[in-house]
Amino acid sequence: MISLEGLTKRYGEKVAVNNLTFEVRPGIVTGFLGPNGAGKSTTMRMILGLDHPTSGDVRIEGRHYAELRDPLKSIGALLDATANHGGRSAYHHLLCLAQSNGLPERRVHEVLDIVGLTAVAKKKAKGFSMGMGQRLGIAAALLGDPRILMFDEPVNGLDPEGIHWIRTLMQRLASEGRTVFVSSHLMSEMALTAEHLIVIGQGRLLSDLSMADFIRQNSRSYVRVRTPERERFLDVLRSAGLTAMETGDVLELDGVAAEQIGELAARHGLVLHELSPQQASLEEAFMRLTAESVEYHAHSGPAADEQAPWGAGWKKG
Ligand SMILES: Nc1ncnc2c1ncn2[C@@H]1O[C@H](COP(=O)(O)OP(=O)(O)OP(=O)(O)O)[C@@H](O)[C@H]1O
Repeated sequence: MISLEGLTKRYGEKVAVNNLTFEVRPGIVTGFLGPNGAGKSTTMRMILGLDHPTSGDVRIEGRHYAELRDPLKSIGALLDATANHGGRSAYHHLLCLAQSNGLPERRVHEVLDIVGLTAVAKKKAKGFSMGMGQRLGIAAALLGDPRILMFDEPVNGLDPEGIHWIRTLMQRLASEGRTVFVSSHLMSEMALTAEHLIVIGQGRLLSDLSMADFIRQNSRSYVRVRTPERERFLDVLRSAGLTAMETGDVLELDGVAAEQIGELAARHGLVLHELSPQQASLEEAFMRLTAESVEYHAHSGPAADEQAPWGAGWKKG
């Protein structure tokens, strides 16, 4: 468990992290989301004692990082996946870490095996591809067999196989009862990986909800209908006190279940070609929640408050 209490970090005038209070629980993968510059990395650095809070507190299983007796056994982290591991081999890099933290050499072999680097363990790490470098960083995080794992953008630059591997690894670590806290800008990936979400914007907590509740609360759900008997269907809807939004040959209905629409259509002998409940994707729910706290807008597209009407361009849930 990681616990933050009023955690705040200022850099001069800039408030990078603003009064954050939340807990990251064991047994699930918790996603950490926020637009660029929201304060995610600063928060993670404070969890690891690499940055000192201006005010507030952060504890790992009840202790400050500096008070942990065996830090690598409590928390393992991958902060900068692109960090150069220097001229040492992957094996020696991990061995040095293990020796300086009182961990057995056996564990180096184990983590090399977990991340799939055994075959290249004697190769110099600075010649590694980005994906291999990331695997090495993850091996280092796993070295102490820690109860808590924290990954900052672990899938950046990885190929689909690497992304799938990291997702499976994180879910396995969580299913073993560990606390897994991960940031990512890849929403589709986060939607598949995390069970719970912490969302921040401009340093402030915007949401602390399960994935399902987050999408539900920050999106509109509706039912999509297509029928060759459009006019008759609209009449039936009207007589039932329902209204539909018409977009091309598709009708969208809010606030009514698909079952209800299907039964209504059947009672009137109406043919339907499509009857499908729709829910926004995590990406759309995230954009909606964070639109006002995005620090840097691109000038090529519309500004956040001029974006297409909410609901336009939704994907099937
Ligand atoms: N050492 C520092 N000195 C001054 N400002 C800083 C420093 N570190 C971070 N900041 C500022 O604090 C804010 C939060 O930065 P941080 O890197 O934590 O955000 P982030 O959510 O991790 O962003 P990204 O998604 O782009 O990695 C940004 O405005 C950043 O410019």
